[in-house]
Amino acid sequence: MADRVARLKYSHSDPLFRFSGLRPVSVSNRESIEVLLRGEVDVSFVPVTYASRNREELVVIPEFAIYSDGPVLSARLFRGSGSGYAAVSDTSVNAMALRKLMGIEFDFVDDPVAALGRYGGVLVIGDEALRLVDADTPYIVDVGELWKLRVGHPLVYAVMVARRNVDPAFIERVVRALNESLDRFRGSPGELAREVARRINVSERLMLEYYSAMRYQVDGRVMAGIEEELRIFGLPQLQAY
Ligand SMILES: C=C(O[C@@H]1C=C(C(=O)O)C=C[C@H]1O)C(=O)O
Repeated sequence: MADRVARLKYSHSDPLFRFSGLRPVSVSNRESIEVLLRGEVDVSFVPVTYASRNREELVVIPEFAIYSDGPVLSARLFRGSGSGYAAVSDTSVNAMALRKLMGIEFDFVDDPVAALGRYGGVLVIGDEALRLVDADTPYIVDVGELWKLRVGHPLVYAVMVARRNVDPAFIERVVRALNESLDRFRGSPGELAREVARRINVSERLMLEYYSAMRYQVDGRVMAGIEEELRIFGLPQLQAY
């Protein structure tokens, strides 16, 4: 049986969960908020945008988040051969960031590779973006890199949240398990990089580079980054646990 915890299905979340001993349900960005609101899980990582829009229902656990402090690799606007811009339908944070920083609007598409033939730029996230990076697909911008350059803060993609009224002991157990997983991962990152590279079909070198770009530990600087990000997005601020 799964624990009452959800993880995002993308490989950025493997270091957090792979050695945690938890049995999370694996969900897309859009599903992550739905399973929480329906009460199917008590704790999850959810995109900052959804956490803000549903802040009355949730508390933020300021221990972990999923963010980059520079190039992220897995969120890029790839160069297409048509005109206008498209984005994959599971992005809201990266699409909002590019809307605000570049002043562009997106059509949402389900097949980004086909969209490269019709649009001038296609925003792709997650493992699909990593496969395009691995194939040296030309790109216009890396969203994490542009954000760092223009805003100067880390770009926070997802935050860890719990439903209100969840037993604090459960939250503590999950935090401990994620810390253990990260510790074990950091002891030998190559081991997980190799495993995930094989699973998603990219080079081990790219996976190692990716895992040195992704950050998880939250500190005051990251909290300040979230505040600034939500201000730029025009969304309400979060409440910490
Ligand atoms: C950087 C990434 O983070 C994801 C991208 C998000 C978005 O664009 O809305 C939200 C949360 C993360 O799962 C990625 O998957 O590439």
